[in-house]
Amino acid sequence: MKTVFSPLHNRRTATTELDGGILIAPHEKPSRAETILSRVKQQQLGDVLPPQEFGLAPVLRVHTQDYVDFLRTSWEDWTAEGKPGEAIPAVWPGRGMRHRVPKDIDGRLGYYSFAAETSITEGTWEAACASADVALTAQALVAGGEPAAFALCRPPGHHAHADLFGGYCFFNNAAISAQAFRDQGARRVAVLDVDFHHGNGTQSIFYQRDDVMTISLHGDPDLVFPHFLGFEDETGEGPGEGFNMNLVYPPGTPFGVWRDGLETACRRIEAYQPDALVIALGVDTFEHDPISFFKLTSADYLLMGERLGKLKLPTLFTMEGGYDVDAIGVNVVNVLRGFESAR
Ligand SMILES: NCCCNCCCCCS
Ligand SMILES: [Mg+2]
Ligand SMILES: [Zn+2]
Repeated sequence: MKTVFSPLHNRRTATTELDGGILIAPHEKPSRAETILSRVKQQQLGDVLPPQEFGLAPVLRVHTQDYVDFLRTSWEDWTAEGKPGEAIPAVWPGRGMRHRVPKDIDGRLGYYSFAAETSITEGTWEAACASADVALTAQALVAGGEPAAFALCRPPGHHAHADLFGGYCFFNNAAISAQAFRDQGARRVAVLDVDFHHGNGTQSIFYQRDDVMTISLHGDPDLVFPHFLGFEDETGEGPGEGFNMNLVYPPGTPFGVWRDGLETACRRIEAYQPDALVIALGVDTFEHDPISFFKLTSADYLLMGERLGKLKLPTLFTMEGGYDVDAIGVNVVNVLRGFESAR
């Protein structure tokens, strides 16, 4: 399987993450991508290719122009006001307030985000653009006939809405790729999010559509991020009714239970008969992940990949979460190896 990777992920160098009332070193750090890349090479998974540059057109098929314009100048707008730290949202349009875009950067940071743990810094824009190019390059490989491809994206994307950043995400790489499949002639696309967290951004982007089906398995939002979306009664809206599925699990969930959800998801995908499948691949379902509460082992990722391979669909993997950096390379490549074993 080919991998697409860009060293420009290193432009994403935030040094702060608001957590527990203090600023910690971010969980979403450069060593995540470098460790996965090393494992891909060491395991000889396949060629590693640099991304082509696609520009903003495919990004704007999913994200709004005003959000993209905000992201592009957010760091310079922030520093222009002489702020000493990294750009962190601290005020939001709460219930009963006006949902309009203020002029000031503090107001715009809040308007265009849903969470405060994701600091914007110098280089964030470049890294987010490169991450989208990585996804689109891998998507083009699959659309061009490769049975599968791995987009080693950093920063991740599945929490990003059309005009919201958060959860370490800025551009929704999986959604941008799904839309690219559609724009290139795929009639139906399925996006399956196996990251520990709900793919709230991906769900929201396609929630009223039946041409891109979205499914996510994740920790109970009553207990974990993103807290305010991802419940099982969210099944889609309007034409999209029945084309969103959330499968929610409690603390301590082992693979033996999680795999039943995977089976349900796979059956739903088989019935949907998509022309392409996008897997939002987070491995923060791992038993030792520092911010999650499932109990999957490294060996379980081989079985996860195998089941996904059995779908026999043209498949794009976009890298999402996973924060146990010592194990992330093994776990990610295990999914991809397991996938190939079933093909
Ligand atoms: N105390 C940890 C809070 C983490 N909040 C953001 C989680 C984003 C996961 C991205 S896959
Ligand atoms: Mg998920
Ligand atoms: Zn996650």
